[in-house]
This record gives sequence, structure tokens and C-alpha cells, in this order.
Amino acid sequence: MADRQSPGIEITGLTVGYGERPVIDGLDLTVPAGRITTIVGPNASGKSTLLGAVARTIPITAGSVRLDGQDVARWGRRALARRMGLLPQTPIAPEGITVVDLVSRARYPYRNFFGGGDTADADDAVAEALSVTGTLPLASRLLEELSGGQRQRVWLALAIAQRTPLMLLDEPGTYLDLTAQIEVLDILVDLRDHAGRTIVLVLHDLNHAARYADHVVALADGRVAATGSPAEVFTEERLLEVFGLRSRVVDDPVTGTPMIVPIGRHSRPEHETTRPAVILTPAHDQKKVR
Ligand SMILES: Nc1ncnc2c1ncn2[C@@H]1O[C@H](COP(=O)(O)OP(=O)(O)OP(=O)(O)O)[C@@H](O)[C@H]1O
Repeated sequence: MADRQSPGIEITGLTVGYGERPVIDGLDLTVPAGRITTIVGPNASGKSTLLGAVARTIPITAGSVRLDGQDVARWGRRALARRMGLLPQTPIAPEGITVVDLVSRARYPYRNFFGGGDTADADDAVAEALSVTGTLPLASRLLEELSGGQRQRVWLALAIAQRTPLMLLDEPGTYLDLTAQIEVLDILVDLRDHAGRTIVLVLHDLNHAARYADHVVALADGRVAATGSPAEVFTEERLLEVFGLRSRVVDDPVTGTPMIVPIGRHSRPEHETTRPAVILTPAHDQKKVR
């Protein structure tokens, strides 16, 4: 499944934050090579900060991130960008850029100082990325004129066109309808299986994480609260502990992986509903019915 180029990540003693107080303090974590790892956790638990620290878009205070056993801090920008690509939660594009021009920027790390020197298959990489993400028909459109979901697909195309052995994706399903979210996750499985990529993605949808992850990392308050297979991490006890979420965990009828059924304050099994339904009619004429 994984080719020899797939890097695993080894994070040791990672401390990172934005001011005085670190968001992540002394975190140790191993991410397996050639697998899909999902990072889950409540809002503000440090998921994006962790991805940013791995990709070096956020400076770290202490600790190390090693890829293939090598400290990424020693690599220059281009060398790093040939090994890993980060799709952030809210990527920023220059104004007035077309889809094809934006996706072509993925090839920047392979060009030399004069703008040449990319591998012969550069055009293929861009065309293939546009094709698998369904954005080929949008190629000549301006990015700012696209819908949120179309834009999200274009950003994914950019990450794919970079052809890095390690892909870091922060909520790649944002703005996408359910069919498109599943399609994106299926594309990531293809990239793992056929291109041997190591994929790390932040997901809020725990059922998607349970279905698609080989490995799950649950963060809480900047620390690793649980790590392991979906079956190991997604238990009713852990979900309560990490997310404060009451739930039932059952077998997904399609895949057999854990399926999380949340219990809200107003969730009651139908047979326990004893209150009579109220038919809303003008106030003077309300009837209660069984
Ligand atoms: N640029 C920033 N400057 C200052 N504090 C920040 C910055 N970015 C994030 N933080 C803080 O760091 C903490 C972790 O944020 P982070 O974005 O990593 O969480 P997250 O788990 O990805 O959250 P979410 O699920 O809401 O996207 C939060 O308390 C947040 O307020």
C-alpha cells in the first residue's frame, strides 16, 4: 500500500503557541507512514496549530518534527514544500487569479530560480488534479467568482498537484455538500492506495473520521487525549471525556466501523416520548391529541 517514499512523522516534545501561553506544550506523537490519520477534537483544542507546526507555518518554541527520521527544521522552504503540502482551514489567494493559475502554483517548489526546471510531468500534475477534483470545467474562471464548495475543490486540486508524499489537510470538507465530502474522502483513499501518500487531516465529522481513518488522534486542550484505530478511540466513554458528548456508538451498517449517534438535550427515544403532541392552531382553540 505505502511506497518507500511515504514518510511517517515523529513529533517529540512539541511546544507551540501564539503568545505567552503555549497552545500545545510538550506533545509527543507518531503518525504512521502511508496511512490516513485524522485529528479530531473540540473547537480550540489545537488541531490547526498542530498542523501548522508540522508544516512550519507556525514557529515552534521547543521540540522537533521529524519526517523520514530527518528534522524538518533543517530543510529550506522548497525542500519542505516538495515533501509536504498543507491545505489550511482558510487559505488565501491573490486577487484576480484563475483556477488553473492557482493550481499551477503547486509546482513552484519544483521550479528553479529562473522559473524553469520543473519536471516534465508538471502539466500532467495540474491537469490530473483538476480532473480528479472535478474542477477542469472551472479552469479559466476567476477563483473569487466561484461558490464556496467549488473553491474548496480548487484548493484540494492545488494540494494534489503539489504531489507531496505527505499531505496535511485542515477540514477539507468545509463548504462541501455531503456527496462532495464523501468524494473528497474517496480521493484521499485513492491517493493513499495508489500513490502511497501519508495523509493527515483534521475532521469535525466523527463518522467520516471513523470510516476513513486508519489512525485517529484525539486532541483535547492541546494534548493527545487518545490515539489508535477508530474502534479504540471512538467509544462512548472517550467521546464523553474528550468532547463532553453523550452518544451511542453502534456499528455502521455499511462499513462496520463505529458510528456515533449523538444524544442531545432534546433527544429521546421515540417510545419514551409521553408528552402529547400539540396541534398549533389559534391560541383560543388549541387541542391536545395523543
Ligand atoms: N493566530 C492566532 N493568534 C492567537 N491565538 C490563536 C491564533 N490561532 C489560534 N489561536 C488560539 O489557539 C488555540 C487553538 O486554536 P486552533 O485553531 O489550533 O484550534 P482548533 O482545534 O483547530 O479549533 P477549531 O476546531 O475551532 O478549528 C485557540 O485558543 C485559539 O484561540
